[in-house]
Amino acid sequence: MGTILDGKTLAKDLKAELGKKVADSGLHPKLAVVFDPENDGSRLYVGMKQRAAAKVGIATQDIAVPADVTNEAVLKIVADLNADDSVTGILVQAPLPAAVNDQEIFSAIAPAKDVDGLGAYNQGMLFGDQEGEYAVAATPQGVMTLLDHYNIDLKGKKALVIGRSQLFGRPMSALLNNADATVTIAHRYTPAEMLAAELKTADVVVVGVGIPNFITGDQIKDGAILVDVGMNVVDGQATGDIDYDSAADKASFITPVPGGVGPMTIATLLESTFQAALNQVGK
Ligand SMILES: NC(=O)C1=CN([C@@H]2O[C@H](COP(=O)(O)OP(=O)(O)OC[C@H]3O[C@@H](n4cnc5c(N)ncnc54)[C@H](OP(=O)(O)O)[C@@H]3O)[C@@H](O)[C@H]2O)C=CC1
Ligand SMILES: Nc1nc(=O)c2c([nH]1)NC[C@@H]1CN(c3ccc(C(=O)N[C@@H](CCC(=O)O)C(=O)O)cc3)C=[N+]21
Repeated sequence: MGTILDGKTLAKDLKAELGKKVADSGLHPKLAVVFDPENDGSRLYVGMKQRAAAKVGIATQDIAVPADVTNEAVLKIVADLNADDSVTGILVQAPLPAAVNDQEIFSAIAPAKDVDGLGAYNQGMLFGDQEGEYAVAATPQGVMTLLDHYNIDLKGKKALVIGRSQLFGRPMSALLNNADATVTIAHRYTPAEMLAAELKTADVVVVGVGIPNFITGDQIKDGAILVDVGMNVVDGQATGDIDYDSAADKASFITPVPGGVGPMTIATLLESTFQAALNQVGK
């Protein structure tokens, strides 16, 4: 049985520390959250983010967009938030309604307020492994913080990222590359035999595709480090992309779902929101 990477406890500790820092700073960070209220996942996760923000002293402002919203209308919302000095951070919860090009919207956020790091500027800084203060996508950054907390050194390891979204796979692969792992990215068009061969040899597997129990214990190398980003609802229960029971026996470390990556995403978003507010006053 591998060691459980307990994101829930670490996230709780990080949020407690952050709450003190926010209080001591005298700043009043405010996060604007643009989301689709008809998307069940968005409603749930946005609600969790807002409650967590309130607990650490970060105010939030909800902007629920209607189902028939246009791309232009969302660009206008973002432009107004960019210009509003009381708003220190902007989060666009994906996915927005069908007519909206999420990536175009992410890139319209002023880089200094792009606390989820999904815009072209911040993603470019990450892919270039540039020096300086810039926000990195909360989920992959949260994964890195969790691995680091358990003293997992990625240098020289063979890492496999399954999924290549802007939100997760692409920034995850950049972070692992920047940490000197040798990174493979798999996606929908990766042939099953190729994926199987990669899984058999990977030291670290990070999966986020949105298919319950996509990865099973028999597919992985003995002692692999497994990180499950998947967030599926099966019979009303949060379920990951890894078949936990079969995989936990073979892994050296494994994240549970719930209680692994999800809470780290939220804690990281809040940390990035505070950091953005500090940067904006030159602290
Ligand atoms: N815990 C957390 O904090 C978070 C959890 N999530 C969860 O992670 C999962 C992925 O989210 P997200 O990245 O936003 O989703 P997307 O739908 O944007 O991306 C899914 C990715 O999985 C790939 N994929 C789909 N089917 C397969 C397959 N059979 N084999 C290999 N790759 C496949 C797709 O490939 P292609 O590019 O070729 O289409 C795509 O790159 C979801 O379950 C989501 O709920 C997401 C963000 C945060
Ligand atoms: N711009 C943007 N940034 C995101 O970070 C983003 C997004 N859009 N769109 C959707 C995904 C999904 N996401 C989750 C965050 C926390 C949990 C989480 O805390 N989950 C709990 C379980 C929740 C439950 O029980 O249902 C856990 O894993 O323990 C899940 C999913 C962020 N996302």
